[in-house]
Amino acid sequence: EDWRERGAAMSTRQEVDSSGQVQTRLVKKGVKDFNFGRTLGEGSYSTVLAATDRQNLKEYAIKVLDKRHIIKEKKVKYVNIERDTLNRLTEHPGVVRLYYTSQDERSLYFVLDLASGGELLGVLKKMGTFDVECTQFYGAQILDSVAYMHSRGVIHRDLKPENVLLDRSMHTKITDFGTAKILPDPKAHGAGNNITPGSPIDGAEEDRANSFVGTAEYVSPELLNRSNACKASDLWAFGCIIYQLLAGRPPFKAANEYLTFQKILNLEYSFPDGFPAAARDLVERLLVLEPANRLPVDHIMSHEFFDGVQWGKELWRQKPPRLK
Ligand SMILES: Nc1ncnc2c1ncn2[C@@H]1O[C@H](COP(=O)(O)OP(=O)(O)OP(=O)(O)O)[C@@H](O)[C@H]1O
Ligand SMILES: O=C(O)[C@@H]1CCC(=O)N(CCc2ccc(Cl)cc2)[C@H]1c1ccccc1Cl
Repeated sequence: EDWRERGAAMSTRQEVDSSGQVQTRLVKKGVKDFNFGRTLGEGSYSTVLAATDRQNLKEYAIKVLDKRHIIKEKKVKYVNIERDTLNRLTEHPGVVRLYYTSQDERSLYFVLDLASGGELLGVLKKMGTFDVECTQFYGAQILDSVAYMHSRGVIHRDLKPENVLLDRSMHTKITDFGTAKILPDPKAHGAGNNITPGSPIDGAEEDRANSFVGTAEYVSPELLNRSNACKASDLWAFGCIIYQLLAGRPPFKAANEYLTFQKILNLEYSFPDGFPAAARDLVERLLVLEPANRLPVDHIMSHEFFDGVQWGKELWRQKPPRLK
């Protein structure tokens, strides 16, 4: 894509050079090229603001991080992981796109897609539960996005309704990649490498990268058993999300994290009366303790619960079902 495509990231500036010639120079935009609007939300290390590009009037979400705070809290690694994962996931409508990064002496800026519809969690809380049609649609969009991430060697590791944002047309945009894991690129090490997929180069990195555990209600058994996250860990979380959309609560929830972990490890959950049969069958094939025995993405897509869903581009063009 030429720089016009990256219009969001570049702008031109007329400058007179030493011979008096007017030169058009491509300059990377700074945050001063934006009008900042309302605060969209706050994270532990970040504030997200709505912003309008003064030149093309496009709206963005700009995530602002305070450098001192990041350094003090030892989160520099997460900032770099978020940048690296977002830079790898630029070709899918279901993932928040990073247009570019910027910084000044105090702050770091991520210029992102604006998801003005808020979090899926908020919508679910307002509705109580989703009907089958809405669960099918939103489940399909989340699965399509997870399939894309995995195809790019990224494991999200913290999938949950809070991290599924909605854009102005109520289509999903997955966010929060600071705790994601990038699988080493098998091709990068040449043929016959002795690196099995999913195992990073050195043990130290392995331990650090794996010390992260997601959010209690969605964390997979293998992460609790001190083994590595794998793509199937995201599918466990996906199973929890499908259950939660239809039941109005996650399958594993107890008075505290320890008791929640116990329920997960003992696969202690049950379906409310009236839980749709096809959805129950799907959830039962995802909430499986052994990651290798969970339904893989392509089998989920062809599962009876998603009968009638048009995968691919059509899924992202159609009007979402009205949330009733
Ligand atoms: N691209 C976006 N568009 C609209 N709102 C967003 C966007 N990204 C984040 N937000 C909102 O801003 C808030 C802060 O998000 P951010 O990712 O900075 O922190 P967080 O991940 O929610 O918190 P923590 O860092 O503690 O996990 C969230 O409530 C989120 O809903
Ligand atoms: O990767 C990038 O896009 C640049 C590359 C150049 C650069 O210096 N940075 C900032 C690196 C950084 C990370 C954390 C802190 Cl606390 C300070 C600086 C990176 C950066 C800039 C803005 C926002 C995020 C990042 Cl990682």
